[in-house]
Amino acid sequence: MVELRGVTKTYSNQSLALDGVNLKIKRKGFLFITGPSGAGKSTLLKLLYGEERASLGEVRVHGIDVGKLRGDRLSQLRRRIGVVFQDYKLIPRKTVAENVAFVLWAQGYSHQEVQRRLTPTLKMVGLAHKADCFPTQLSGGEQQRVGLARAIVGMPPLLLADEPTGNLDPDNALQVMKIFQKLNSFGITVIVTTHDDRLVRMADRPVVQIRDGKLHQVRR
Ligand SMILES: Nc1ncnc2c1ncn2[C@@H]1O[C@H](COP(=O)(O)OP(=O)(O)OP(=O)(O)O)[C@@H](O)[C@H]1O
Repeated sequence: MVELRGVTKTYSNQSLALDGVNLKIKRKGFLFITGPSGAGKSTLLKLLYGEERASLGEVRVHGIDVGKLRGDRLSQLRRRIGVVFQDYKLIPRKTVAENVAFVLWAQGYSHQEVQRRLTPTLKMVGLAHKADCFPTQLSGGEQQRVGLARAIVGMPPLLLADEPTGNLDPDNALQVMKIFQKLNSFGITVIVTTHDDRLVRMADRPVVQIRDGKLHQVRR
């Protein structure tokens, strides 16, 4: 599903974010990526969805060499990857339902198909009753669950979450983690970066740590 081979990423200002990283994640796998601030966690996820390119080495997702994709072919790959961000990135003037449905409209789905997918997705994240609310009317935990719904409504086989519980209190963080585990039990491969040791300890899942751009196995 995901493979990094000898991946080094140096940004244009010479900052070395990843240094010779090798990593393999099987289909239906779950992986936590931990590590101090600035270690290279977000960079690793950005390489997976093609927002950044490796300076050296190869990044493969769904068997495809991401570094070689451009334009439409990169967009096609991205449709098969859901991404959740720490700061939610919701559109303020759109309702919960519109924020989630937006990606499907953009992909040309019919109104009927959008509705068919929207309702179960909102139920899955416990927000069916907030479908017509605007983001400012929601708590942080609810906003993050909208972000999660948006990431999964297209049913991607791979879900990437960059510090998804960073702005949440422990109860909300736990709720979001439970949804990740549920999605994983449905067969979605999940990769989560986090600073939160409690979450990592609670979920008995594999963990790697990035320190100074190098990857270390913590728990298999
Ligand atoms: N666009 C960029 N241009 C230059 N340097 C960058 C860029 N993005 C990240 N870096 C640098 O690359 C290194 C790794 O950054 P990255 O964001 O991947 O770390 P992180 O582990 O996700 O940190 P955090 O936990 O604080 O989000 C840092 O030294 C950072 O300053």
